[in-house]
Amino acid sequence: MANKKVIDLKDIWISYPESSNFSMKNLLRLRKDEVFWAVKGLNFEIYKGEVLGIIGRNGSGKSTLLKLLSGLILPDKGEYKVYGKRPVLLTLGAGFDAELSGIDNIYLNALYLGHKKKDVDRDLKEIIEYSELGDFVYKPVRTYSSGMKARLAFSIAVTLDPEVLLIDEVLGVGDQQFKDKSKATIMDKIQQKRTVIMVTHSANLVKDICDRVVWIHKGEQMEVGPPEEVVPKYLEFMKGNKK
Ligand SMILES: Nc1ncnc2c1ncn2[C@@H]1O[C@H](COP(=O)(O)OP(=O)(O)OP(=O)(O)O)[C@@H](O)[C@H]1O
Repeated sequence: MANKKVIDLKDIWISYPESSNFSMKNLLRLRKDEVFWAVKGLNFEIYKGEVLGIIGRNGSGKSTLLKLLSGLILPDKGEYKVYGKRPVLLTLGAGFDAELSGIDNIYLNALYLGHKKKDVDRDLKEIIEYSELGDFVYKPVRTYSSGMKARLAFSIAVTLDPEVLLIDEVLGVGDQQFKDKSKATIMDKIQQKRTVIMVTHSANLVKDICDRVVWIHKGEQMEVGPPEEVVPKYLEFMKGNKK
């Protein structure tokens, strides 16, 4: 691919402290290994304008990888480079302050994402309209349902138009009508040749919209390549690996 590289991962390893992983299976394993490695040696690049899918069974390390890509965590080992602006996780809303109103949180999140106040002033109406929160935007975020919070986070991220979009099963945000709208918006971004990195369990979605796929299993990189090569191998593997 002749395109510009926007992200580079070289031999990335990510662990969680043993005390924070309470499952019995992991505790038994941790006694031997001391730390739990959620991501073990990922190596791939992401290019401008491509749609990259990340697939893998539950617990394979996909969300951990997204946390790294969005700058929430650092790798324990390896080299992670972003060329240009930091990627933005669409459904995050991690920076919401529950006591502040939706509007105040729009400013808070947008500034955190590196936008200027005057840009938010300009886009505020659009963000509010997109979120469909109505008068709730004046109320504290603690009064919102989880779907409403997700809608607000999605609206902020999508309206402010980041260079690299990170999507964590986003098509599950809100009710059916909002799901359809968010899907249409993402398809629009894809048409505009934005870089999109998408975690999903849907092999069909990957086949339909991704240019390349990274398949992770138990933190390890199994395959990277075009969906027509990787997805059949993944599905075949899953048939024999139901656990
Ligand atoms: N905060 C944490 N502390 C300890 N272990 C964690 C933490 N978050 C995730 N893990 C463990 O790391 C591994 C990878 O988890 P991760 O959430 O990245 O997987 P995933 O592929 O996104 O799973 P899913 O498809 O179920 O969302 C799992 O074994 C999980 O139990």
